Amino acid sequence: MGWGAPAACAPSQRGRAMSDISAIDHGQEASFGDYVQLLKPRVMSLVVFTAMVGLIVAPVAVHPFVAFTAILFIALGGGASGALNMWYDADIDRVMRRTQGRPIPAGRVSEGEALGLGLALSGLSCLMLGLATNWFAGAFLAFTIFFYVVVYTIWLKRLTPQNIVIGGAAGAFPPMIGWAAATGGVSVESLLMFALIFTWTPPHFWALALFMKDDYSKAGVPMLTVTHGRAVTRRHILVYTVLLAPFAIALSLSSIGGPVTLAAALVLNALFIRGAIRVARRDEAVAEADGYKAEKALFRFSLGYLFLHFGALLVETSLAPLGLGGW
Ligand code: HEM
Ligand SMILES: CC(C)=CCC/C(C)=C/CC/C(C)=C/COP(=O)(O)OP(=O)(O)O
Repeated sequence: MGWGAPAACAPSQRGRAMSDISAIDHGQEASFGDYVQLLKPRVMSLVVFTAMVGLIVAPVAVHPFVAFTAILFIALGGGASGALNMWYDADIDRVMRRTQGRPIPAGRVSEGEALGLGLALSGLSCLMLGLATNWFAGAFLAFTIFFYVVVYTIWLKRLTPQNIVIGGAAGAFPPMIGWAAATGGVSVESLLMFALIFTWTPPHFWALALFMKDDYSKAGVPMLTVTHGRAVTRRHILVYTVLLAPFAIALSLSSIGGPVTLAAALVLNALFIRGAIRVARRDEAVAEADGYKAEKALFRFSLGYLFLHFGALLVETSLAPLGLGGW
């Protein structure tokens, strides 16, 4: 496994001055929707869902208003990190087809505006989460934003094909933040939720990268598909999907799991591994000819996998008052 991008794939450099590429140059009006888009609402919806589950399944009752406030500010913090990511990545977003329509590359929002919004919402969300729950949770949110923006986006994304493995930790922290908001600390259960998302992220992202390779190579981003090719990426997907299963099962056997979660873990992981084996075995020419059907299906399945897994934890907790659910 290599570390660092080969010379043929030099990482993108952010060489331009911020003012060169502002919305003013394009003279386009930004709508409210553009500012919402800066917060990456679709991706963040699942992030926020996992944080909400982390908060609800924690063994400490939280007043519904406090719980609502906590989720709101975790969502805002996640959105803020998305705006800061779009601010820094504007140069590569301009090159990739998938991201060209985003508010900054499309010229409707300036980089300065995205930076200002991201910083303001980051500060506000961490402060308010700290005030509404506890300072450990507030600081954890701040650390997660820092990890996504500085460690992943600014540092690793353009440096190494392991970018999303290490940087993916940022996306795995939210259930721990939810748990911390309720309990003020960390536990085996919250670490298992982290481990589940951490090992889920590589298959989630690399499945997408398999059918987006041209975008990343055009932008000079050293994603595994670009630096090591698709065959290697296919094998890496399978390795992480297999590694994911024990964490999913351990979580279902933990104090927040139960029969529903165990059944979900067995079915979902069997299906995920089956999909990953199919993708690992695929010949590139065959995949290209059929429009990367199996790879697209695996990416979609990854989203359902995480939603259903965390949904099962929620069901387990909801059944507890009825004397059902849990061990
Ligand atoms: C470093 C880690 C991750 C990377 C690199 C990554 C990458 C991506 C990319 C590139 C897309 C396509 C997005 C688009 O076109 O707007 C995507 C979609 C998505 N990701 Fe991730 N992801 C990561 C972690 C996560 C995590 C932790 C979650 C949730 C817990 C998540 C949830 C989603 C969702 C829900 C979508 C679909 C969005 C849609 O419907 O447009 N991702 N991911
Ligand atoms: C609460 C909190 C702060 C949560 C942060 C959660 C988090 C780190 C989510 C990461 C998900 C994500 C959009 C990755 C995209 O990678 P990319 O930025 O390389 O994708 P792109 O090419 O679509 O911009």
